[in-house]
Amino acid sequence: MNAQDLNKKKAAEFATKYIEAGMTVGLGTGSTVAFFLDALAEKNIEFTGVTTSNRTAARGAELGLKIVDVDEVDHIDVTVDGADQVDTYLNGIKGGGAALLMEKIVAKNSNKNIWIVDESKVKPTLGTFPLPVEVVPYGSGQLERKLAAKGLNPTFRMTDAGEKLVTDGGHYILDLHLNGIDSPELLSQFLSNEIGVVEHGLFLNTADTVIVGGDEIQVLDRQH
Ligand SMILES: O=C(CO)[C@H](O)[C@H](O)COP(=O)(O)O
Repeated sequence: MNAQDLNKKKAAEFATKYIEAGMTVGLGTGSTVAFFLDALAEKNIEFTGVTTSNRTAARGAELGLKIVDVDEVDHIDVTVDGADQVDTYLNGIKGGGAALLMEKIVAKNSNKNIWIVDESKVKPTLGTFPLPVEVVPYGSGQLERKLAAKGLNPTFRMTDAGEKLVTDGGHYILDLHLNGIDSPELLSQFLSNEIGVVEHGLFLNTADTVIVGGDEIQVLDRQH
């Protein structure tokens, strides 16, 4: 296992401390969450997992975990998810695994949000990781041209087979290749107001705690 994966695994295993029997737990998506699912299965406690993607639902089922959809629960105690980049205010970019829409829905319905990342993902400011924007297929070419004219350097996310990637929700992803984001709030507002944008990967004021895997585990808590 390479150093980055080892650090993801360390953060994921540490996060299981926050999960108690009987809880309803939002389960994010991605390789770090995959380590978390393994560690949770090993912990062998009863809990209800709320999925954020077909991938997480399938892996959870393989591990014998109880996995349900978000509308089947009346609350979510805590959600554990990965992130692609996290800044010093604990804002982040997510969606590298194309699950940002369901991840945001689950996060916004959770009492607490914990992110698990390796240390390479913590940056002073956001934006060197391409910002995913989930868009309705109809008119997405027009939207691409509009975002390009704004200097946001969009590219459609493609599959290995050279097709436009389709998310679990049936949408496309436009990745914005930015050179840093001066104001995440303004960009978030702009994108949310664009017709055809379903959701974007800026997760602002969402994470309560970020667990950073490195030589040592660092726990960063949001100052409310
Ligand atoms: O937002 C996500 C999926 O949409 C993931 O949490 C993010 O891409 C991190 O992935 P990984 O743990 O594989 O590095």
